[in-house]
Amino acid sequence: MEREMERKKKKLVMVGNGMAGVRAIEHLLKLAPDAYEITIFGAEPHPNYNRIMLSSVLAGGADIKDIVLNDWDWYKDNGICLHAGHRVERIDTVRRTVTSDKGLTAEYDSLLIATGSDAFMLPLPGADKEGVIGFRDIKDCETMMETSKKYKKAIVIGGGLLGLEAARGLLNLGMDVTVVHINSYIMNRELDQAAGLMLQKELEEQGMKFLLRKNSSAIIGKKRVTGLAFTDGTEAEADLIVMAVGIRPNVALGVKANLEVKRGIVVNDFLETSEENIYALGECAEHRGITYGLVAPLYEQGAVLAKRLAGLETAGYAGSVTSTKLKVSGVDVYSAGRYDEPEGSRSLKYQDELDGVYKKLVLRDDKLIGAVLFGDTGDGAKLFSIIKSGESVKGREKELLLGAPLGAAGGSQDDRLAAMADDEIVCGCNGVTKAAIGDAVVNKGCTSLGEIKACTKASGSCGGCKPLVEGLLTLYAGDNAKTAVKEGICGCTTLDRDEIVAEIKRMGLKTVKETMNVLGWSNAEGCTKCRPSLNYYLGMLWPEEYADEKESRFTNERYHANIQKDGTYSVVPRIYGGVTSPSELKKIAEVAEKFDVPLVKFTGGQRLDLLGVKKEDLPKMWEELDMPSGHAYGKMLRTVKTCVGSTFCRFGTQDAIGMGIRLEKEFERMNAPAKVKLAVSGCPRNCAESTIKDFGVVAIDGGWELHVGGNGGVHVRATDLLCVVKTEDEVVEWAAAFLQYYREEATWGERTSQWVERVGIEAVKKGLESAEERKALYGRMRTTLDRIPDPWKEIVAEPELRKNFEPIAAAQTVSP
Ligand SMILES: Cc1cc2nc3c(=O)[nH]c(=O)nc-3n(C[C@H](O)[C@H](O)[C@H](O)COP(=O)(O)OP(=O)(O)OC[C@H]3O[C@@H](n4cnc5c(N)ncnc54)[C@H](O)[C@@H]3O)c2cc1C
Ligand SMILES: NC(=O)c1ccc[n+]([C@@H]2O[C@H](COP(=O)([O-])OP(=O)(O)OC[C@H]3O[C@@H](n4cnc5c(N)ncnc54)[C@H](O)[C@@H]3O)[C@@H](O)[C@H]2O)c1
Ligand code: SF4
Ligand code: FES
Repeated sequence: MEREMERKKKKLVMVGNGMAGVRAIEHLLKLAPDAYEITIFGAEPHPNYNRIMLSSVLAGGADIKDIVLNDWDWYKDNGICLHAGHRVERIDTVRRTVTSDKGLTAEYDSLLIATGSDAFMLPLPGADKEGVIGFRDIKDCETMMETSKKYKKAIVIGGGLLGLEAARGLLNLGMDVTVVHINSYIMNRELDQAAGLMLQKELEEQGMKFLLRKNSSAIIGKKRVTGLAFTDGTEAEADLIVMAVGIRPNVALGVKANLEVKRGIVVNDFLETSEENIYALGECAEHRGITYGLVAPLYEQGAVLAKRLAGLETAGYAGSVTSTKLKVSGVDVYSAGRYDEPEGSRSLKYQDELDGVYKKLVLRDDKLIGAVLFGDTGDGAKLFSIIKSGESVKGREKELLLGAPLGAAGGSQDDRLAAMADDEIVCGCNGVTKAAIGDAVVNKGCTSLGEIKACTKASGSCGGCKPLVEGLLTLYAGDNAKTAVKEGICGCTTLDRDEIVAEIKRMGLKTVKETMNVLGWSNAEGCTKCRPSLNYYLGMLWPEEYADEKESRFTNERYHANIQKDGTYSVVPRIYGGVTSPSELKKIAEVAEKFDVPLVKFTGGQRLDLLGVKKEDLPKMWEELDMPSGHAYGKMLRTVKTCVGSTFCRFGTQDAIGMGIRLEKEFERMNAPAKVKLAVSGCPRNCAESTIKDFGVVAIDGGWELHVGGNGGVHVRATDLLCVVKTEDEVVEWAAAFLQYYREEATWGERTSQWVERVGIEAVKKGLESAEERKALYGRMRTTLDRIPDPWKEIVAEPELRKNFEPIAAAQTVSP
């Protein structure tokens, strides 16, 4: 009887054992488990694995064994015959058979071609030399890992998603990596120029080198590659060349079988090719003129095809809008839809070079059609859902650009998750909505990330949505959530901020390198998120012995100046309390004239900003100014803004200027988890805007109100009242205690507004209520401040340090 049943089953053969094809088979098995006798041919000698995660394997974040999606048993358990390591070479459409390179033939009733793509290899002279590879499969990944053990210099040709992920992985493997890109900025297929340049800067901070506008002409070397030549006559050395210049759909079988083939194998909305009973899907298929290179659309195709094969009614596949995210730890980049502002569109942009945030929305006819996010990609899923829905965003454009304000409903991550619409897509790769995750937790009893993944597939592909899925798990499951729903501070570690600080203290760790080693960082070199934060935590915990690691700081903090859009810098001398004198002004004017400073401007914090300064002029200017640094660049005390107070104003009740100058002198040079701004107003009219500052002082009759946790930036937040004190000494003592408490408790990168919002003002008050503890905090603040020198005094006096400001010769190319 069983045999009878088997005989009745139709034969489905699939060529290609990759991500798209196997996902379609999974759907089919759910819809019609007994409809087909399934045979799969796969050219690679592996079961189906997550190709996307090869980037993580290369970067040291996962093992090959961790990325298997369907293990050998899965095929057995589902009655599938898998021929792994068999490349199909021929389709006989008359006999309805396929034959592999190893001579194995299989008959089909229905044939599914899911052969994916190959890496496009530039046809350069010498491209067949040893050490020239693409990045597509496990073998390429293993070759790169092996090569890094023997060789040092790697070139990646192509600064797209794949090239940058390959380059990051090779850096982690200890190689010296240069990305050669043909365009004027990287990721030009996903980003506009502004975001591309910010990304390049960030990756340069991580140690990646770039050669832009370079067209390769030949691979140099005898048997093995030794370099790359360019059409402009220059060359660069290389022991390994990885080509990441795009992909080519694998259509050879289709061509041989006389199917209609253009760039890909042409299919209709039901994934049918030009030949009856032959289907194609995935990267090898061309639908409505488009071939895709990301999994989300391929999975959508799979869902339609599975229904078709199961004989169920289904709407056809209508094409997809895609979104991408770069999987390089420490860099948040998101792009969706039309980033390129097509004709008839308008765009809205926000750029904050200080915090490294850039956002762009592209609109057409009141609809959102594209988005680019850099530095803050939290709204990516929401914007993508809006793009896909095609809904009108009239009147909401700016709110969408800037995100929800802190403090208002929707400010915290939990609030944001709660406010998400049910149909908002949480996992872009697998098209899983918030409602589907809610259903998995509430109705299907999932209590861990793994269970949600098994149930919905969310987080099972690129993993980029993991934090959102974990957040929703906590939201829906509350205390029933099994996982430690905790995020490491970055992709290099699973430890969160508190665990790291506790371990540094407990084990007496003293350097960034030692901390990363001992605490088992997955990436030995760390990234731009963890290195500066560890540098901060170590300095905060061991103020007397820790030597600041300049290389763990961002450019602005390394050069003690703010880098501007055009690559020049700014000079902001410290002017205590915003009070200056004619002689000081004369000196500043003379220096500005002497060095041809193109722009002199008052900052929002009442200081003078000399803008457009060349890097090499910085030490000379500071030498001539002979004034302390205004620290207008780093995560430090910036300014103390003051009003004229009782000295001149008829409403003033206290000396706001004197108080402001005292506070600025007390805390200048203070580093912190994020920038810190203070203000002192002489009466409740609050002309210095004290109630949107990190620490704001407002004079009242007979005393001072002390306000904390304000912010006047993107996420405007009014302060909370901390306390009221009587004397100036008390103001200083409370300010020191509050700021040191923030230094010790907050997460690196967290403004006081976010920290106070997160822990609550009552917890802050409680932490500072004991006079003894306030004194101790003040003591620790002084110990720290007494050891921090003025950076420019040091640089001006030290010839070795001055050398860092000399112009750098364009490196990496040698003339023939
Ligand atoms: C390093 C890397 C990172 C990526 N990261 C992302 C990402 O973050 N997000 C994203 O959405 N996408 C990403 N992608 C792209 C994604 O992996 C692909 O879109 C997806 O794998 C395509 O699925 P597919 O089944 O069409 O092709 P594949 O997964 O390539 O599968 C095709 C399979 O068919 C086999 N095959 C080919 N010809 C034959 C034949 N004649 N006989 C037998 N077998 C054959 C191939 O060997 C291969 O195993 C990444 C790709 C790479 C390489
Ligand atoms: N995070 C992700 O989503 C992710 C990661 C890796 C790969 N992928 C996918 O894998 C596929 C392959 O990625 P890719 O980056 O190779 O393809 P791509 O086409 O996206 O990018 C190739 C880049 O190489 C550049 N280029 C082309 N010719 C060049 C030349 N001669 N010299 C120097 N640069 C040149 C192009 O300007 C382009 O920016 C894509 O479909 C991509 O979407 C996605
Ligand atoms: S805050 Fe009060 S004291 Fe200061 S300038 Fe305004 S009105 Fe005068
Ligand atoms: S967004 Fe890629 S796995 Fe969810």
